[in-house]
Amino acid sequence: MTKEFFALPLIALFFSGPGFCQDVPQNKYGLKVVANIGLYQQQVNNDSAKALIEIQKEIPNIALDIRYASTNNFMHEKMYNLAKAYTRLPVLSALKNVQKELNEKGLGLKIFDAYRPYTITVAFYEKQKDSIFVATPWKGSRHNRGCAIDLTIINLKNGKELEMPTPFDDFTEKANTDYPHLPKKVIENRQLLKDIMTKNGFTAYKDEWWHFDFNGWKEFDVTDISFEDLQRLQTLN
Ligand SMILES: C[C@@H](N)C(=O)N[C@H](C)C(=O)O
Ligand SMILES: [Zn+2]
Repeated sequence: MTKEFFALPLIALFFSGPGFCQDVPQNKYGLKVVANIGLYQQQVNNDSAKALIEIQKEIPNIALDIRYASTNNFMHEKMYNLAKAYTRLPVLSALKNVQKELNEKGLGLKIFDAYRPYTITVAFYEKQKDSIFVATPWKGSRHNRGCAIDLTIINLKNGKELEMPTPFDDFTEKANTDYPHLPKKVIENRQLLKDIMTKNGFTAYKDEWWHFDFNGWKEFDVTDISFEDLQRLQTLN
């Protein structure tokens, strides 16, 4: 076990005492980023909605294909060490409702990405340099706030994805939510995803059929805590 493993509980404890209130520091772009575990833990202690929760622990039948934990992504590089999906507590509740509704139809969700540490967004932008398909380092992504989800729908009988306009992270106009030149069934599938997500508190991102922002995202800071640290905190709590 590493020194960091032993240091983490102490750091978390030190910053999380009652009434302890630290400002969120700004980075070189003037963006407020929660980049230390103590500050994150303090925010969670003050408001449990801020907790980043592992989605599969709470929705066990949700499917995951965490592309950035593999090389099967637009970076062609493994960006995460753990194939996990974390999100904030109210986002998790909304997803539970979506999954319940889909399950009643013999369908379910498959997640490609959820909370994404800010450092990863910066790396994406350095490669892609495109503010439509990738968030900029000066704004950060709603994924960094634990409030965006990239996902699709699967058929529970065979685990297969419903046919959608493009594969995940196809950065072309075909990914637009209103791209019209598609078979009727594909348009219906895209509409089903959009309808069920919007009904449950999300807004569709018009350039990417798979991306949805939780409507309360402004309440949550851009965060840069690694999955490994979230996992360690989980074992402490
Ligand atoms: C990179 C892609 N999956 C994505 O999430 N894009 C949006 C715009 C983002 O980076 O927030
Ligand atoms: Zn996304």
